[in-house]
Amino acid sequence: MNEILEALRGGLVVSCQAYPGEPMLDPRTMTQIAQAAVAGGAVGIRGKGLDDLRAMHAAIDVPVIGLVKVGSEGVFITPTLADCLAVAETGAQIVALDGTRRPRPDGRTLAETVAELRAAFPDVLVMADCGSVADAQAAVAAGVDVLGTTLAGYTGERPPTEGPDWEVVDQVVALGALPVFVEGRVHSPAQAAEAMRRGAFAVVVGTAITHPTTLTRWFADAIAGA
Ligand SMILES: CC(=O)N[C@H](C=O)[C@@H](O)[C@H](O)[C@H](O)COP(=O)(O)O
Repeated sequence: MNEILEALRGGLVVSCQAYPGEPMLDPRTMTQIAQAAVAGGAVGIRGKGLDDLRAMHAAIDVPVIGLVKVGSEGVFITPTLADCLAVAETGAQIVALDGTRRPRPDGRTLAETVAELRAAFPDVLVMADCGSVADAQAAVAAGVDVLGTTLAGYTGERPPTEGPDWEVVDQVVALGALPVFVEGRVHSPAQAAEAMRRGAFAVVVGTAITHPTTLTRWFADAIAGA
């Protein structure tokens, strides 16, 4: 198997992302968070935005899964071929893109996007962020390298679950087609371990490790409701 994937097998990938208007939206800050995650045992980092990805690539030795977000509705994770090429240009070893069956804003199919990205960056791996098993099946046919459950609960196809969408996890793992990265609302070490037991190749955790505003709100709400 590809050496980048081997480095991620059975491990924890930490997603380090801040959003517009947030105090931590700064490449240096996100890179430091990523370095702290690696020190704690992360075998890979998932990052967003070209500036963050360039800074992470320069400072971090583990594989980086890169993406850009364009808006927050519809197809917004690395939506176009141009976005994919820009992410690959930063040195990210894996490009994460929208892996749903929805029409893409540049009119290309997922298969065309993957093929053109590969033609330009033969060594880059492609992670399809899927919202359902039907998305995952289509993404396999489109030639991606990795399936993510990232968008389960975010595309309207399925209701958002409280924690990970285990039904989608089980269905995508059962395809037996490609490595499955379980991502999306993994909020505890127990859930991360459960993902591995259910056949994940790797687990991606974001909010529960790297988004202090949400973590603080969890505690503040619990105290307010006590
Ligand atoms: C749906 C969407 O936009 N997901 C994004 C994808 O990169 C991020 O906002 C998430 O933080 C990431 O997927 C990790 O998930 P969680 O933060 O739930 O551990």
